[in-house]
Amino acid sequence: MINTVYRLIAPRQIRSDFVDLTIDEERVIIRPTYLSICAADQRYYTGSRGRVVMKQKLPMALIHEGVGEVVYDPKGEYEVGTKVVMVPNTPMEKDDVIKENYLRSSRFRASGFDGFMQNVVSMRRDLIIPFTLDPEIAVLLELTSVGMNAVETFKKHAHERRRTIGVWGNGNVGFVTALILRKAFPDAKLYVFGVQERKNRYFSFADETFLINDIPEDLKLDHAFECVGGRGSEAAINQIIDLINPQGTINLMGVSENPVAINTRMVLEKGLTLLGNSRSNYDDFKKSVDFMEEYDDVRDYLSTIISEIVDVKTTKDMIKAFENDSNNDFKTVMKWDI
Ligand SMILES: NC(=O)C1=CN([C@@H]2O[C@H](COP(=O)(O)OP(=O)(O)OC[C@H]3O[C@@H](n4cnc5c(N)ncnc54)[C@H](OP(=O)(O)O)[C@@H]3O)[C@@H](O)[C@H]2O)C=CC1
Ligand SMILES: O=C(CO)[C@H](O)[C@H](O)COP(=O)(O)O
Ligand SMILES: [Zn+2]
Repeated sequence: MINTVYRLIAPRQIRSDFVDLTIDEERVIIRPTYLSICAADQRYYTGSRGRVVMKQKLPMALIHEGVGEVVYDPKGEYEVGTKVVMVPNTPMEKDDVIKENYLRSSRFRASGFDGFMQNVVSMRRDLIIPFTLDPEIAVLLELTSVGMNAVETFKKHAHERRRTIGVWGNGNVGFVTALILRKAFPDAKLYVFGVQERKNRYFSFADETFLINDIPEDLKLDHAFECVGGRGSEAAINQIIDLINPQGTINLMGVSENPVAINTRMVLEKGLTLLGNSRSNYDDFKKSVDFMEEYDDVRDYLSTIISEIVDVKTTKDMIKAFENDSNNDFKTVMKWDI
């Protein structure tokens, strides 16, 4: 069977390629229904990854955040029409100690191989999870799973005093991470730090929000999450180092193109722990499905960060979604009508 894959071939250029679809007993064929754009996709789309990386990775279909419906299961385990979320991290080996999303051998959709911008996607059966949620919200499962991965790591590694937790970055990653923290630590004081008051207002579930240039002098934190990335990372991490209490953990989540200069002298003096957090695995997705299915208010809050839904029928619509995304405060979702 022939499939159509919509690949980025150069910055802002998408081409439809016809490719053979892999069908075997261990795969299920999924028709994507909703896809959302991540900052990582935008970096490829605009070419900001730099010439060498772009040369190595393109042509490649973008998008690693997606839900869809089963169109064909050779084993008949899933009924046609079953709604599923697709896990983009693709492990190639088993390891009893190291989590799949950190194994160097794992492959990741829309980073190492084609993402979900396809007519149908041939998914390994161990990388799909059925859900009963509204797919318009469920499309945020990958983003949620990334927050879940980070919060689970935090629970394992951070010391037990968790009275005040700060989240730097009032965008998508900051939002889901803060929301998960709110439910996991209802008694903690949860503070969010951003640049624009307009975006801070979305975080109504936090105890307080602050602008980074207007923080009370006596404010201190037990632990913090950095959800900024890019050029803002450096200022955010150093501000956290200044405000955090001794032996706190700094949970790094933002992706930066360039090395970040941080105040290691104070990391040493305060005995801080810096924890790296990237991507997520099947278990994080499963926990995210349960999290969204359990809490009505979580679904309501998540719906507020969908800035725009673009109906996508042509490659022109795909371009429109990516272009609009750069002006949207939060998520741009593509209703995949191809
Ligand atoms: N670790 C992982 O697995 C994942 C990492 N990421 C990465 O996380 C980062 C954030 O992604 P996303 O939330 O989608 O991006 P957003 O742009 O939505 O969020 C970043 C936010 O940080 C704010 N900001 C900028 N500078 C500072 C600062 N010094 N202190 C506090 N806040 C600041 C920005 O404000 P303003 O808009 O006003 O500039 C913006 O609201 C990206 O680098 C992305 O690639 C994304 C997904 C998964
Ligand atoms: O968004 C992400 C996960 O949700 C990661 O940031 C993304 O995987 C980074 O990929 P790349 O190395 O290709 O920028
Ligand atoms: Zn992402």
